[in-house]
Amino acid sequence: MQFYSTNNKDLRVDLKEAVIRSLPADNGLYMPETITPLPASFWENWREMSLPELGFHVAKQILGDSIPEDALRDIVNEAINFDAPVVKIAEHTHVLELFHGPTLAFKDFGARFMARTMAYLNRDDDSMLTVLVATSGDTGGAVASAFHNVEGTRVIILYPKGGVSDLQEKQLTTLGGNITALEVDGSFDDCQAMVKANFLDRDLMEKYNLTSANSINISRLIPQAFYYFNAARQLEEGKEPVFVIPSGNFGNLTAGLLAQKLGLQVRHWVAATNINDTVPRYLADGNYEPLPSSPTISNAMDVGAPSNFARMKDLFGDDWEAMRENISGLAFGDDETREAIKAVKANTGYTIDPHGAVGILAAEAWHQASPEDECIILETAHPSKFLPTMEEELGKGSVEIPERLACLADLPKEAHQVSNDPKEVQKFL
Ligand SMILES: N[C@@H](CCOP(=O)(O)O)C(=O)O
Repeated sequence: MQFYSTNNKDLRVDLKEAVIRSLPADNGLYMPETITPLPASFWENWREMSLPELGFHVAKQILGDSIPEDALRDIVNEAINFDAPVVKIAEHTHVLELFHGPTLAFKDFGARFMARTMAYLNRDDDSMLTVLVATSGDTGGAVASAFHNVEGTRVIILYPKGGVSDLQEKQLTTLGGNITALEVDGSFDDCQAMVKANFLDRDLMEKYNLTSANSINISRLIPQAFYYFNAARQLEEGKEPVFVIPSGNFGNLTAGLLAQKLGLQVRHWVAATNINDTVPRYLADGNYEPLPSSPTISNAMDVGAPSNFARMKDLFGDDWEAMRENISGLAFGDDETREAIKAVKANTGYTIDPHGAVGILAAEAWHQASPEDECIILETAHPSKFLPTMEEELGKGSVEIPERLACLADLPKEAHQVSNDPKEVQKFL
């Protein structure tokens, strides 16, 4: 399989270049040159497959022969060693729980698959790989966990000062070893711009063997496609889901679109954002005007310039009408989100985190016009990652903290304070 740049379809690179170099020099994003629907033999028994088996077929269909079957099977089996159940919380309303991995967020799918794919692609190369990653909350922890103590790699995580929850911060700043955290005096968009600026300096990229673990890297998106298949098959046969996706950088929604291109039947996509609503505004009027991000209680979605928008545009041939026929965008503020956390608990008994609560609001809005549709809301992270907000709304002790997160609470944070100048990163390379 070859990959092209969204800025130049004539530029073609192989999987190793696309994954290890992450970004084309023209500042586009890599996309697979073809995405062919899965064959009839897959659909005959996809409902009975284990999640890793399903993942293997999806990854194979996207990657072709870029990774031999045995190696690809091992990557998927080792990476996806946790479940993604769908929980029905009300009539026509389901929650896809993506927080059963080691860091309690959907990012574990992408980060664990990526770490193993990179190790495979780099197996004959003994130069140190430097992973740069910007996070607004969950990516950093997942990447730190996936690459911690992996020989031949070091990770530099940039996060906005005061822009992630306390426990998310502990996930990034307590592992030590090959993981370095930079606490940036700026927003997530600054962190993302700092990472990109260093990537676009090709000398630097080659000298330090830089790679990205954000969803600009195509290898992050492939395993995120797995759980759309896994969720859809948990509905009654013949029902096509409306996927409601709490969105920040739009990697999750883009992975869903890849799943659809592979033949998954989806009725509609709903992109749910907090007040950082660049994509809902674009869907409303066709003008793409990123604004500086504002802090919210659903901090992982505090993104002003979503990096995967370039891929979304590419998938719809830069046709705004076509995109809005398939994707609706809805944005909600913190007050409504807080009310939704309480209402979901009171009406269904389910504890939903602030990101999932934004999704619930969007699903409710969707149901106003189409009450019979089966909405599947992606619950992107475990509520305990946002403890203060959850306890403000549901009361102290209302959320159980899984041991793998609770054990970080008293560990000392180790982070370097830096300004939002991209050159700051170079001090740590
Ligand atoms: N929501 C993210 C921001 C980074 O997005 P990514 O999907 O491109 O890694 C986070 O939690 O850090």
